[in-house]
Amino acid sequence: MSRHRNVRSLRYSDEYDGYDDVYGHSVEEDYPESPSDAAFFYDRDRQPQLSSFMRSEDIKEEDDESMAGTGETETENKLKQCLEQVKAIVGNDVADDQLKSSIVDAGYDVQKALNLFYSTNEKTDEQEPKPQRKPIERVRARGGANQETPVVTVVSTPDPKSVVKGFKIDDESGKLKPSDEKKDKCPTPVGSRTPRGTSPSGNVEWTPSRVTEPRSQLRDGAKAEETYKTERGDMKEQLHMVVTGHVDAGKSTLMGHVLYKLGLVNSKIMHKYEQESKKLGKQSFIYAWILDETGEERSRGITMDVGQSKFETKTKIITLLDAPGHKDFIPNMITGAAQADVALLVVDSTRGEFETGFESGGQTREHALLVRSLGVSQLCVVVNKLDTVDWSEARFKEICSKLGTFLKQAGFKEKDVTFVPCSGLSGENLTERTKVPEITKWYKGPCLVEVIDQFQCPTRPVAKPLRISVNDVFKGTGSGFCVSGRVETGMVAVGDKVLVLPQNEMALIKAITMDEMPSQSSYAGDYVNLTLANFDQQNIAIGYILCDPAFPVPVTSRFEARVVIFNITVPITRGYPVVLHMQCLSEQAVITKLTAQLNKSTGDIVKKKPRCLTKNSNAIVVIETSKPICVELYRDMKELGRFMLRVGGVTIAAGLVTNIINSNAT
Ligand SMILES: Nc1nc2c(ncn2[C@@H]2O[C@H](COP(=O)(O)OP(=O)(O)OP(=O)(O)O)[C@@H](O)[C@H]2O)c(=O)[nH]1
Repeated sequence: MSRHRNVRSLRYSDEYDGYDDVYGHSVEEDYPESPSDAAFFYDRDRQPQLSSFMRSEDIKEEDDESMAGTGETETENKLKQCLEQVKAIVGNDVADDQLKSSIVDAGYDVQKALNLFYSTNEKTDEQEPKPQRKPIERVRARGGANQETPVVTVVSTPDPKSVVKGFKIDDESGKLKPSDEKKDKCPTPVGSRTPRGTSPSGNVEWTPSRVTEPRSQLRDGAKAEETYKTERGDMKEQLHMVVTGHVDAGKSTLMGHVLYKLGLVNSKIMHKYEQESKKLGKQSFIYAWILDETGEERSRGITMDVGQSKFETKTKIITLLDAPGHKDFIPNMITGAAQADVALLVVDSTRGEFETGFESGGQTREHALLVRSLGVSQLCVVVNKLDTVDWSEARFKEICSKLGTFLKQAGFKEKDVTFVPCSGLSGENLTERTKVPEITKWYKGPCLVEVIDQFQCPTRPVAKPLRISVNDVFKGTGSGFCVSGRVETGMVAVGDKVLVLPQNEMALIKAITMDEMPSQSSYAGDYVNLTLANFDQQNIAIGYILCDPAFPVPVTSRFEARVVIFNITVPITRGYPVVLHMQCLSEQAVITKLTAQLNKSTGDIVKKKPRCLTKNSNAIVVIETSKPICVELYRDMKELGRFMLRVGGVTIAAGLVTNIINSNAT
């Protein structure tokens, strides 16, 4: 294959399946600002009282135990009874004496004693164990999360031949291949900091001699599929679902309430949250606290990091990723979306609020574009907070129509988008179909959990070579350090040696955990924590790829791509600085060449070497990143062949890698 592809003869319909012709159109013009009459604006203070949404039996306290016949005094009995009730809520970790004094001071009133206890114990949430969160002491190894301000740099393009030792660029395919002199060998670990010949303290011994025969080299795709079927064949399908939407759309409340209704949060915890949220004057956030676990998230009333949990539907196990809605935390949202197979887009139907999220700069549009650009094609739009508009059918239809048009233009197929009316706070239409007459008179469709159950599980590319995109690096609880990430393709097992690119060093997989449970292997589609051995933690960063040493991922700092430009205000010219997001990677980059402008429908070239690219156009461009990165051709491996470009916190384009350019080529 020649390095410079003839764009004229490209058959885009073959290469870009799933990409809508008009992907990325903006419909800003079609939907001017909504009526912003102040009277219609959503006001959090005007929300219904939480108590009206919570049935007394929902949050029940433990039954009294009879103390008759014990021979103790009445006061002692009272104290004992109260103590038991208080302990049932605060747990057994707190000393009895401390609780007893609160009970006595509160005049033996359990409720007051709890309030008193919580007010005198300013224990922050961070100090408490967090049941669902990922491991401790995270280390953001590379500032991927906040590289939103592009810096214009003169890009020096290192030669991948020298960057990746032990490999050479294949002139035919443009891909990295093990170099001839090491044909019979797997590349040995070459990084200067990689300890060699030393045995890690873990249970698997790794010696340089074993490196020459990596297990993964012996693994063939068909076998991987076979083991996958044997191991997972009887299990429910697993789906990762990201919950997105404008800030305060009610994402955490909605999903927290779903978890509660599914019986995954016990009533003691709910009682504790009720007390604590009341204390902070944030009682309406009680369900959101199930997913917003940190003290700062709770006191500010916003999600900052991706909250994780799990639940089961009739046919699926869902890993829930609750993304932050605030635009300051978009990089965290991208991290969540990069792991997702499917997405919920939550919109607030309150008058004025939907419009704020949907207009330019609102996160409804941004999130929809981001999830689509990251490869998510199935979406459920949750038309939330319908209680604030008296379950109005007209409002539901208005939102469906506006969003439907936009989503189609953003690249979602109509058949892959479902709209569900809900109220996350009241719990209507979440886990069972609503019986509220105001809704049933116009809506007879499925409830939210039913829609989630109907999502199609994407085919897992288990037979392809291993690729794991690293999205976090952190110290584990034992020896070694951990990385977390998604297995994009292939499979990995404990004892495998993997090549870490673009660092180009080998590492040993010492342990695998999934959902905090140890596992011997994991497959495409899994989100895993890996303990690495014989590798220096300094040499790995967010956005790096762990791959099969026999089939390394291409590394380059220059590639050609087909891009769709969104609703930009400043036209793109040569030398335009951007931030490139690819899975969890974010890297500064420059658009160095405008190769051709394309017809949006046919993909034909309408102009060669255009001087600039304006909004809603399609084009072939060359992009140079400031450092070498791992990329794949979209047609080979969609997972690592798509990216988005952002400037100043706004997504300006999405693209597909069409040619990986050898930096010496032009
Ligand atoms: N009336 C009403 N209020 C709701 C509903 N769902 C959520 N809220 C309120 O909306 C506010 C924001 O809810 P959250 O769940 O924190 O919203 P979020 O989308 O998770 O917020 P971020 O993650 O920070 O973007 C809270 O005060 C909730 O009580 C609903 O269905 N009806």
